[in-house]
Amino acid sequence: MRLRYPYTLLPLFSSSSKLTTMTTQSLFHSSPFSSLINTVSPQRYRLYPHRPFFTVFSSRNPQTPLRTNGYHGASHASIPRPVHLENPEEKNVEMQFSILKQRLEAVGMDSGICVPGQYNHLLCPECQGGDSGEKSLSLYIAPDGGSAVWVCFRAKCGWKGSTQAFAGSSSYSMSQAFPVKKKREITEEELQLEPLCSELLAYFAERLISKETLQRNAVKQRKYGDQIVIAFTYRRNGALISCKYRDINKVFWQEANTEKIFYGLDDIAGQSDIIIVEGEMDKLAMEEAGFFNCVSVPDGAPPSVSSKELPPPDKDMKYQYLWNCKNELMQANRVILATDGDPPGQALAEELARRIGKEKCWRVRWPKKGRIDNCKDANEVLMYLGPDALKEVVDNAELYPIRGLFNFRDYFDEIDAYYHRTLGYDIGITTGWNNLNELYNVVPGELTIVTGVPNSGKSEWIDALLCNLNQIAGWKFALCSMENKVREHARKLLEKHLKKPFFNARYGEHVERMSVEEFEQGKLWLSDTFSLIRCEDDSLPSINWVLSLAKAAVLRHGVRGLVIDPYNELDHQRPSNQTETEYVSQMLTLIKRFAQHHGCHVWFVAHPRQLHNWVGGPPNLYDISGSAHFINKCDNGIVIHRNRNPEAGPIDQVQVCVRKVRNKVAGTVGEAFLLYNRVTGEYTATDSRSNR
Ligand SMILES: Nc1ncnc2c1ncn2[C@@H]1O[C@H](COP(=O)(O)OP(=O)(O)OP(=O)(O)O)[C@@H](O)[C@H]1O
Repeated sequence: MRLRYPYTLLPLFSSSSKLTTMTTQSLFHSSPFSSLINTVSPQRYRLYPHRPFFTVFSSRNPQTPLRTNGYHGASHASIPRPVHLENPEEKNVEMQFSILKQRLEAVGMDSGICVPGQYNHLLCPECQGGDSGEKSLSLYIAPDGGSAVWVCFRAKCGWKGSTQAFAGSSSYSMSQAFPVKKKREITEEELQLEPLCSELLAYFAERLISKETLQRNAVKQRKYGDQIVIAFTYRRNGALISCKYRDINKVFWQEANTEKIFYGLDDIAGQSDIIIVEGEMDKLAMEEAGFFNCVSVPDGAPPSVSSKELPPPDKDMKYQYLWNCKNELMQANRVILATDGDPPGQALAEELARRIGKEKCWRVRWPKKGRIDNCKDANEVLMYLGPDALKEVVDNAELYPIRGLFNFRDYFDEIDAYYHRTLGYDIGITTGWNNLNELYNVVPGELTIVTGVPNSGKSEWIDALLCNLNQIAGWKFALCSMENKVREHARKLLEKHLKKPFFNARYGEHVERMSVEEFEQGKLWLSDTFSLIRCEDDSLPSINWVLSLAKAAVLRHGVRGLVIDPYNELDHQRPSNQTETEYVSQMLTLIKRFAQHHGCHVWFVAHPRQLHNWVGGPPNLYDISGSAHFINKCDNGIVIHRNRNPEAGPIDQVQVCVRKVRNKVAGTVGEAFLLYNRVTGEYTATDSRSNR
């Protein structure tokens, strides 16, 4: 996409017409040190620009012109003197630097690389720069080395202090120069704010910020020596509360010891919609798009969302600017978070939303500015796409997501795929038996409970079903079949797969057994299709253990089905204060969560309790030993039953009673009859099926 509003950065910010090359260190962290700056004559200030602290005394710089602060009376016998300096004034200055250095070292500051007469950024010895390790401590050393002041600009730290070289042994006083709690009152005159010069107006114009917007927001400038910086004035009810400066390197500095409030606070009073942005430029950009009801946070974004609980408002130092305009925020119906699109910007949105209440928060989506990159913030949208596009961004703000609260829109991709049937087996896989397909289909991620009286053929039927699903859809399975010996289970599965008996034995009824070649090929199929979950010692597996291994099988081998056979062979250590009903409910919740999360169908075999007066009919799902939750919680409930009375019908006939189907797309309640082949363990459909 072409830049609709091409712009270039001019080398501005210099009161002289010459291009100013400022380092971030050299910049104007102003007011905490204003008293110190005032003590330094402009001439002195010019004498020592950009010179590293103390290295000015190296023997390689013997002619460096130095000045004292005029103080000569302190004893400094223990301080080593450089041999090359003859001028007594210079010796005194050297002494001051040396003593000051020691005093700074005593409070943990290594000032060796610092430049006198400038603001130096160091790691704060108190907070070590917080999580991000930023160099948040600003240290100003007077050009003559007579004194130093410092302040840590991390809101959570705020460590401040000052020291003098020759003010006695305990001349520095921590946190006295700038009490943390008491906020300064400031005036424009005191800060020497001036109207914006034409170069700065041009700078803003290139960013599509008009003169009117700048005037409305009382954006000013301030001079620091030959540097000019932008001064964003922070006001409440029109009164100046604080001032934030920005230099050519985009380094920001807030007037020290002033209250932190939203930039543009007066603009949101009584507004029902409030927009919050991450920087002053974005606030000004929003105005260009017609949104005056916008404020900017005063001090940028955190590196990440805090994992801690929200502190009480009076301890929530970093977000005092939110708490001190609680009324304005509470009155608003909607708070639109338009923070930067980068991770810190999103972390800021989350921190703001946590405090404001997510239910009334909205968020914007920054549009693309090119083929790949998105705009980062409001000012970029204004510059690249124009005010209408920025207005559209705000107008199309969407509800801020609340964990656990969704809209169908959030699932449209999935719903579309379901409708167009591109998910794969989304309405279930057929079982392989025509008459049963009408009643039961296997849906990924569902739970089927299978029950039946002992020896009814539950395990056999499930094995046959797995063989069919493998043949139809290539599914693989994890088997946790505690009652089966591995070799027996292999035999049963191979017989079904190869449709031949494993042995030449009585049950084979003269059907030729599988050949060695078939057997070898069958073994490959077995190992390719099934994962076995087994306790190798005599202990019983717990459900958590089974599910953790099943998860590994899903991820490692792509299994789509899990068989747990049977329930009573699991280790059921339930707490003494838990009923079996509660226990079963919890266990089934775990199984269902696993099934849904991994799109893995689970067949769970459970026996009915001992049936008194049983007359040979199929049991009921409510007869399952343990809990009615088996039927309540499952997606599908199947009872396997077989006739054992030759007079009542064929004894190889199996009745598959589908007693519960939650998802009507996948089937319905009814019964289907299959014929069991004793030789191969295969099942074939009969014509019989009845719906209930
Ligand atoms: N319809 C049937 N006709 C004859 N024999 C069958 C039939 N169905 C299963 N069998 C046989 O019954 C035996 C038990 O089968 P299976 O292990 O599948 O039953 P089950 O219901 O899982 O038993 P349990 O409740 O003891 O776990 C097997 O030897 C199997 O061959």
